[in-house]
Amino acid sequence: MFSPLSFAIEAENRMHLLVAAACAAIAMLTGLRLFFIRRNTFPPGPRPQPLIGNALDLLNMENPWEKFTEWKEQYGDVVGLRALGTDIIILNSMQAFKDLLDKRSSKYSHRPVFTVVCKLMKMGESMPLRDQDQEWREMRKLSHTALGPTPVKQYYRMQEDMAAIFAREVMDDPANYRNALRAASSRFILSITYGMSVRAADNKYINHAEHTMDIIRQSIVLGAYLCDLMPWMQYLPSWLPFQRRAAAGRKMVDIMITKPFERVKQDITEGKARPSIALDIFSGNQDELSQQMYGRALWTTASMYAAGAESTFATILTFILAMVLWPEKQSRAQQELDAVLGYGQLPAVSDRERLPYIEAVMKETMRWNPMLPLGKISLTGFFHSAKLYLHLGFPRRTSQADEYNGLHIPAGAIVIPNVWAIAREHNGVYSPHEFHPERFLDATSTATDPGTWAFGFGRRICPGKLLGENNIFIMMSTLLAAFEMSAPDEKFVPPKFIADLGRYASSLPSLVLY
Ligand code: HEM
Repeated sequence: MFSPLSFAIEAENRMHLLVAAACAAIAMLTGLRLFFIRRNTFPPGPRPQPLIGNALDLLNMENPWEKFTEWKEQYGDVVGLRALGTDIIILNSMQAFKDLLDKRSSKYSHRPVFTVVCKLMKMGESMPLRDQDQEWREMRKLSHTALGPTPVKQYYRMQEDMAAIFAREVMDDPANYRNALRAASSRFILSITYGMSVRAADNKYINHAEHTMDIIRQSIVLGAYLCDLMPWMQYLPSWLPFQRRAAAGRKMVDIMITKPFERVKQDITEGKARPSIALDIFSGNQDELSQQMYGRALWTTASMYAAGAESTFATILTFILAMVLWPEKQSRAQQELDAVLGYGQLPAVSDRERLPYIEAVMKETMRWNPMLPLGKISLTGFFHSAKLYLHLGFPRRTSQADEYNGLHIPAGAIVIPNVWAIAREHNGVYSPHEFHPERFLDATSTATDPGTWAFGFGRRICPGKLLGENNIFIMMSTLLAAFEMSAPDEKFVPPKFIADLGRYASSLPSLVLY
């Protein structure tokens, strides 16, 4: 029987249904539109394969930095890839670095997460691998206080002494200079961060730290552990082999970060602490070294060691190779030293301003083969060459989605500044493949100073830039003052990767007294 009330209820229900259906349709259409807009505005790049995306493109690369630079010609300054469920954005120009990593630093300053290293081994608490959170900001503050223009001056003398000790070690055992250089680079940083003696007495710390850093380097390859691709695996039982390996790594990391720091504390109590970054941190906070402050100071100093030692080692190896391959540049640098300081004189850090050619050699070394901290780690396992970081800027992860020049950059994307593309730009008459310090002295050259890109960008820029530059200056100029660097014989084949220099006897250049 017809009832006006039931008719009204039915009509209202229908109306609700219609409204709900319309809302669902609008939401779906909006979603689809967004999906297509995003798909169409995702940065251009090589065509992805169904399911695996660009994984094969990445896998088949001999030198990814060169391929990425070729893609710049094909696709532009911003290239997009998708692999194993991850969006990867490659930046290929200074403009893109500045626009995104400097000006929009707040969105581009997280780091990619490697579950095993960052979570299980705890390295995610270190400054270089930490996301930009409050704790990271506090660490940056501590490092700026310790490594600013005035505090770095107190390390000049220590840097000069260490360079002289290194030269002495090379003189005593020239065939073993690669190992001497590795130890010297670590000692530099250990002495500066923890005030340890510059003599070989502290080798036990160096050996432990080197071993720990090797484990981290091998593990910071996404795909090295299935757990990095499936982070829920971190909660699996501790007896599984990957958990046991991670636990062993974590123990080593604990020793690496706490032992030297504890020693500084003891030295302070006994009144024999030498100047160091750790001492500066302690001195400023003695009254309130809370648990949190203690952890922060511990990780700040350990981060400096982890980031600073490898970069010095790798840059000096590059320099030795360049000097061997371009002996005329070596002679010109030595002539400058002899003219300004006098033959047989070792340089001081404060001589930097008086040695413009050597300053240009430093810049050219960083341009010719850009080096980065943790020199041999790779972004992903599917880059089978584990040398990726030698040439690509330290990657970032976006914290939010962004639009850039009409392109959509998704949240959570890995962003790689490909500094190789800048390093190998043509600069007027100077070939980008050759070693010409002159490109930084010649007013007509268009070369971009590596000081503006080799140390990173925006909020994440290397806090050890000043100290690092002084380190490499004093090591290079001391080597030039004391040695002639040359190929062992005419069959010398330069190594493909700088890190391999001298690893095999056949690729070891000779260092003889100058
Ligand atoms: C030749 C020497 C060096 C080079 C070329 C270099 C280069 C770099 C680069 C490219 C980054 C990544 C920046 C970014 O993501 O934009 C970085 C980060 C870092 N560097 Fe250096 N560095 C050098 C020496 C040092 C030294 C001597 C120290 C410390 C004493 C140091 C401490 C750090 C730290 C702690 C970070 C991590 C910063 C963060 O993620 O917030 N570096 N460095």
